Amino acid sequence: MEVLKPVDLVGDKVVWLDTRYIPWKEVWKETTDYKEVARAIKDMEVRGAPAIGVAAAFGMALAALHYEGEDVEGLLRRLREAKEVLANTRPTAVNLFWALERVMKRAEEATRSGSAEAVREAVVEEARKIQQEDIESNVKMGKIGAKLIEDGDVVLTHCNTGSLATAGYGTALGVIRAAWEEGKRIEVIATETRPLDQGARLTVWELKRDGIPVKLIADTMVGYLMSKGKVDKVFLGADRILLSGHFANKIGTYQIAVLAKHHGVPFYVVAPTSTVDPKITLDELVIEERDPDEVRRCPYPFEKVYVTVRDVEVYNPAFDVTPPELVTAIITERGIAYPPFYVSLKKLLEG
Ligand SMILES: CSC[C@@H](O)[C@@H](O)C(=O)COP(=O)(O)O
Repeated sequence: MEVLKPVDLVGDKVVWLDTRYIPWKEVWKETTDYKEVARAIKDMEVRGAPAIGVAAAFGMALAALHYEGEDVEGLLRRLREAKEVLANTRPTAVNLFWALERVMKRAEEATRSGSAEAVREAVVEEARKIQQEDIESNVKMGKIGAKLIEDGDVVLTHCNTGSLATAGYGTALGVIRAAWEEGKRIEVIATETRPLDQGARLTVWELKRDGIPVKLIADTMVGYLMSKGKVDKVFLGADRILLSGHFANKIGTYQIAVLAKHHGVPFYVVAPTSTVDPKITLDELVIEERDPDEVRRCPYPFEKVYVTVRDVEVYNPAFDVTPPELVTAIITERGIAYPPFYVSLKKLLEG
């Protein structure tokens, strides 16, 4: 099974796959400038909660590696500037902020050595560690979650949670991949995920490459298929999970959860513990609003084609929030959390 690293640090450059072109072509880009990494996150060339965390960490590595000077204070100032620019890209997925905090903390600790070189090394090492941990937690979640999938299951997934959303194997797609590798004959139903079609473009592309049977549906078809008994389980990802069990994920998740509850379909969330945010409450959760033209037009690279009247007013929230009573369980690399989530998630975070 081929696993892509959608973003990587190669020498003194960040290299990434521009996912906006998938499935039409594989366009790889590179830069030595952390501001360009921030732009790539904002424009969703690199996307998916864990992947933008890794990209942000590598952005910090670029800021350190390309700081010309040997004064530790100057380097720290540059890192703080970079952190600000990288944080100001997308507000909802917590992994981004979690990764930036981690790298900054490590840089501050390394200043004790008094050498800029030691700070640079520490920043690069921490960023690589974040990537490596993400790859490892994908594999662990896959093994843990695959136990919940039975031979013959039809699994519905939403958005993209695979190699193009993480540092490697995938979160929900990692579970699906692991079940398939264990020999379970499963079938996946992928929602197209309007307006940017991450399901139709990215998830279908990844599953086809792996030879895992997949059927694509429009987002409007979920209720009908569930009412006909065509979906056995739902597995999808998360961008931020609160201790209450409320979680933000790609727009459309909430309606799938309501339908799953109504039809008695188990609904599983798969995310690393870095996606759990113990610090904020529901009122503080920021849902990203994106360019209205994303709804009026086709996704990139066909963005010149409008599907509606050009000046129609639109809503374009990129995420929605699903309440805990609709969630069967949350699968993390440290184990499975069952309701009540404020107890089970807390335990996993402490462990
Ligand atoms: C594995 S990340 C969580 C996903 O389910 C999904 O919401 C996501 O990838 C975020 O989408 P994005 O394409 O970055 O807007």
